[in-house]
Amino acid sequence: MKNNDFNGNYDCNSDCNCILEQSPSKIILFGEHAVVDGYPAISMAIDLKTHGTIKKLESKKIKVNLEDLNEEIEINIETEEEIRNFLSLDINTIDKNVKYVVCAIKNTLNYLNENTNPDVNINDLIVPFELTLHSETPVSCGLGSSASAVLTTIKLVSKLLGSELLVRLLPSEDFTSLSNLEMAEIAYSVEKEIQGRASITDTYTVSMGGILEITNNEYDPNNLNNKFVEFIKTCNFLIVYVEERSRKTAELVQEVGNNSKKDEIFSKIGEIILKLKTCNDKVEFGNLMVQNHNLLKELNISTEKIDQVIELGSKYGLGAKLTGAGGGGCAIILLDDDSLHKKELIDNLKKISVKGIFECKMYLES
Ligand SMILES: Nc1ncnc2c1ncn2[C@@H]1O[C@H](COP(=O)(O)OP(=O)(O)O)[C@@H](O)[C@H]1O
Ligand SMILES: C[C@@](O)(CCOP(=O)(O)O)CC(=O)O
Ligand SMILES: [Mg+2]
Repeated sequence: MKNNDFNGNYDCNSDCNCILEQSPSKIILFGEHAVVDGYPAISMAIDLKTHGTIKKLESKKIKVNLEDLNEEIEINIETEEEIRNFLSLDINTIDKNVKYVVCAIKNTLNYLNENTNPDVNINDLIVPFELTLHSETPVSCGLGSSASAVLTTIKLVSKLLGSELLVRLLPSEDFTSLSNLEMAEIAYSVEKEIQGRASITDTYTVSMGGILEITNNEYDPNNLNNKFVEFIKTCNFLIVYVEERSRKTAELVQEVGNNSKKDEIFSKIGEIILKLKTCNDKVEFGNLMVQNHNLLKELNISTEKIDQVIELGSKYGLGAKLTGAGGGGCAIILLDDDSLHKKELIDNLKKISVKGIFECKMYLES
């Protein structure tokens, strides 16, 4: 990534014929972990973005620059054998830091290969490229940085190959860019392949934007009634990056999956969401957030410092809960309309040295 205007808009130098893409992150308002077992979850895309560029290379390789992780990877695609080896790569054999983006490239190439005219030779389909990512979202803290990085990668790879196919191989009506639903599905295949246990919440929220309810691990835009969505849009959330996580999402989701109390706790979280969907009162909404948090505490995925933030959020705001897989990471606080309370809250959060405080807006796909 060459330069940026410090407004979250990243660009390459003018002489670079890059394709630029970006994706939001997300907060889970209610239902994390329970949603993996089919219970409902309510999530919202937020305007912390992962930016990416992609450009064609002359040399027969795929070059990946992950600026936030200070990682660079090169994949040779000189021969058909090297291409096929990459497309059939066992993702759990590579370094854990790069596996989400590498898996996103692999799964996108496989999807395009399976859904493009069979006459297209694989050596023609897989063009060499250099892909670079940079994110505004703190990595691995419960805001869906994995889903955001994966979606940006899928958008970049499919857009480059699409433009190439349009130019070289197929009449335009044969290849259209992937739909948000197709990209969400590919992204979910990545999180599932890496994590074993995963719901579609992060990947569909980041791909579709707005506010979603996921139930039975399915996305239905009609799940949420407009009145409830309009009410959530009146809510102001403070996102607090409390502390670095001790474990990755994959480990946390496995841990919860092995917890003997999970079914009883998930059922109670499901009851909270049933109450929530007829809620149009911020005090009640905040209380339900704390109830959801206390159930997540029983799953041993909160921490002492997160609980301190939840107390501050309840004292100076209307309620709070951890968001995402837990084990540290982020909490969300529902603010009241009193700016003095907000100032006191932020002053007290700074006193306990939280890692970051974000005031984000809901992100809507254009
Ligand atoms: N900006 C990024 N660039 C490259 N990979 C990323 C980026 N952000 C996240 N990732 C990948 O996602 C992993 C974190 O995913 P996860 O543990 O699910 O945390 P989160 O709660 O942020 O989704 C990182 O270890 C890395 O592999
Ligand atoms: C814990 C879970 O419900 C959300 C994980 O979110 P994140 O990766 O911590 O941002 C897992 C899932 O839904 O796949
Ligand atoms: Mg994740």
